Amino acid sequence: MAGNNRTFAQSRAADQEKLLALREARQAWTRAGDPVARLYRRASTTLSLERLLGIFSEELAHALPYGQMVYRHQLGYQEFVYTNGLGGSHRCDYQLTLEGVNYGAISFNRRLRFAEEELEAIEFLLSILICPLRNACQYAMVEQAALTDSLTEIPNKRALDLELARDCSLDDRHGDAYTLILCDLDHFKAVNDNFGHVIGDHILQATAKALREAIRDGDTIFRFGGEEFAIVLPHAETPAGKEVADRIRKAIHDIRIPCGEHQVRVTASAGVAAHRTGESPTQWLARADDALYRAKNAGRNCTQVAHVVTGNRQAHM
Ligand SMILES: Nc1nc2c(ncn2[C@@H]2O[C@H](COP(=O)(O)OP(=O)(O)OP(=O)(O)O)[C@@H](O)[C@H]2O)c(=O)[nH]1
Repeated sequence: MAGNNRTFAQSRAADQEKLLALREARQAWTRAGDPVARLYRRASTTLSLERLLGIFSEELAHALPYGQMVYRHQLGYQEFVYTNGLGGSHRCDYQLTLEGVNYGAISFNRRLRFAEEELEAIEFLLSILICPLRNACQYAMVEQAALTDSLTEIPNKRALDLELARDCSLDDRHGDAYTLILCDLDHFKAVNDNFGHVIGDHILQATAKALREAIRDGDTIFRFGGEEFAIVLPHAETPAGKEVADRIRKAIHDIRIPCGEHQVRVTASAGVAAHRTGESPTQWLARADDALYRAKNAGRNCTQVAHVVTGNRQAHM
């Protein structure tokens, strides 16, 4: 019995020693001033690629002077680019791979040559970065897939919801102007019925491409529903929105999809609504949808602008 008690007491003491060692290690780790421990610790706190690269550039700057860091990686259909600082004539480049998978290219520039030991330091810190970088790239890909329509490879309805919420709050806080266009292909059911779903799919893909080419940098397109697309224009009021909607409809009308002896063509109707301060995403979307509905009722292949309710009167804005 006494022997058993001793064993128990000994094992408790051993456990406590381990806990103490762990606590000391944790305190040392948290306090650690060296860039390696700090990079390990900070890199494990984020899955954001941008934040991770920001942390890496800060920690690298503690270790050695450099002018500019540039990271590039093709994430799905989008190229992710991170740049900070100013360049110089001396550069070192690294292709980042882990277990045979490419996770992008990173380069460092500065005015002075990099010394051999500095290159070794960069490579060592990159070897710490690579696992968190892989995780962040994979997270970005999953996030992109969740927000992308697989047929047209443009942002989907969920992405539109996020965009509208952001735009409403930016308008409400800073008075930024945003205009929403809803654009719906006309009689698309008949296209599917007459030419088949494969041709229907080609038209949807060609429409996404035509929209992409018809908009400016900064505008965003979304596949909102089956044959319905949404376009968000920052810094634009109703007249500009109407002009873009008409340009988009023309671009869609110019699409030709060969099918046997036929060239399949479609038209589109559009509804335009500029965001009104204080309006929720649902209200904004509803006004654009109402304008689209009126465009369909007006015979299709045309654009209508949204109503704004002012007191007892309705105005078109
Ligand atoms: N090929 C194809 N068709 C789709 C897809 N998503 C939705 N559709 C079709 O789009 C058609 C939409 O039909 P409706 O809602 O009746 O609208 P519409 O025929 O365009 O008529 P209006 O909008 O009133 O001009 C349906 O036949 C859907 O099956 C898709 O991903 N691929």
